Amino acid sequence: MTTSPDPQDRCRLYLITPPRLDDVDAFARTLAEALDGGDVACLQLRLKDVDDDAIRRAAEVLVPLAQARDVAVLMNDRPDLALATGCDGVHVGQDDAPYAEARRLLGENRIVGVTCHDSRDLAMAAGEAGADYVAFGAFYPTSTKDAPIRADVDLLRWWAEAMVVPVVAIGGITPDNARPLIETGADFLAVSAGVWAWPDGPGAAVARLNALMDTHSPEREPA
Ligand SMILES: Cc1ncc(COP(=O)(O)OP(=O)(O)O)c(N)n1
Ligand SMILES: Cc1nc(C(=O)O)sc1CCOP(=O)(O)O
Ligand SMILES: [Mg+2]
Repeated sequence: MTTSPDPQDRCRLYLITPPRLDDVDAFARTLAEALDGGDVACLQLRLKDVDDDAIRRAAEVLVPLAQARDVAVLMNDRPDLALATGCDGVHVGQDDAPYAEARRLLGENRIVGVTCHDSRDLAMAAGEAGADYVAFGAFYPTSTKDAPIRADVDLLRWWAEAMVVPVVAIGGITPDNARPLIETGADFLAVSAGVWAWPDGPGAAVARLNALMDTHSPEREPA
C-alpha cells in the first residue's frame, strides 16, 4: 500500500491573505474553501494600508476559523497586534520591528519569522538570534508586492541542506512553478495570489500544491 508522506515530514503550505479584504465574511468563506483543499501549516494575516481596527476586525473572524482547523495564524509586521488578536506568532521584515523586540513581546512560545530576502548573512543572523524560520524571496515575479530582490533555488537548497532553522520560500509561487522549490527541501512555500487567484479556485490550488509536496519533497534525514 502506498500512503502520502506525513505532512510534518515534507514541504508544507504557508498561506498569505490578500493585502486588502473588502468583505471579511466573504473572504472567510474563501479561506474555508482553501483550507478544505488540503494541508495548510499556517496563515499569515497580511493586510496593507488599512488601519488597526480593520486588522482587528479581520482577525476576529479569521483567527478562530484557522485555529479551529489547526492552522497557526501569524500577524504580518506587528508583534503588538499579534498579541492583541490571539495570533500564534508574527512575521517581521527588515524594516519592521526588530526580531529581538518581537521576541520580547511575544515570548518564547509564539512563532517569530524573519524576512531575509536573498541574504545568507541576514538569515544566519536571524537564525542565531532565535528566529523560528527565515524567509527567502522573491523567487518569481509577483504583483502582490513590490519585491525587486530575486532569490534563487541554490540559496534555498543550501539553507535547507545545511541548516536546522526552517526555511520559507516566497514570491510569485503557484502550482505551476512550485516544483523546483519543493525539490530543494524547503520547509514551507508561502503563497498568496497563487491560491486566491488560481483559475480553478483556492481549494483546487491548495490540493495541487499538496499533491506536489507529497510527490516532490526530498527524503528528510531522521532527527
Ligand atoms: C513568509 C514571509 N516572507 C516574507 C515576507 C515579506 O515581509 P516584508 O519584507 O516585511 O514585506 P511585507 O510583507 O511587510 O510587505 C512576508 N510577509 N512573509
Ligand atoms: C509578501 C511578499 N514578500 C515577498 C518577499 O520577497 O519578501 S514576495 C511577497 C508577495 C507574496 O505574494 P504572492 O504569493 O502573491 O507572490
Ligand atoms: Mg513587513
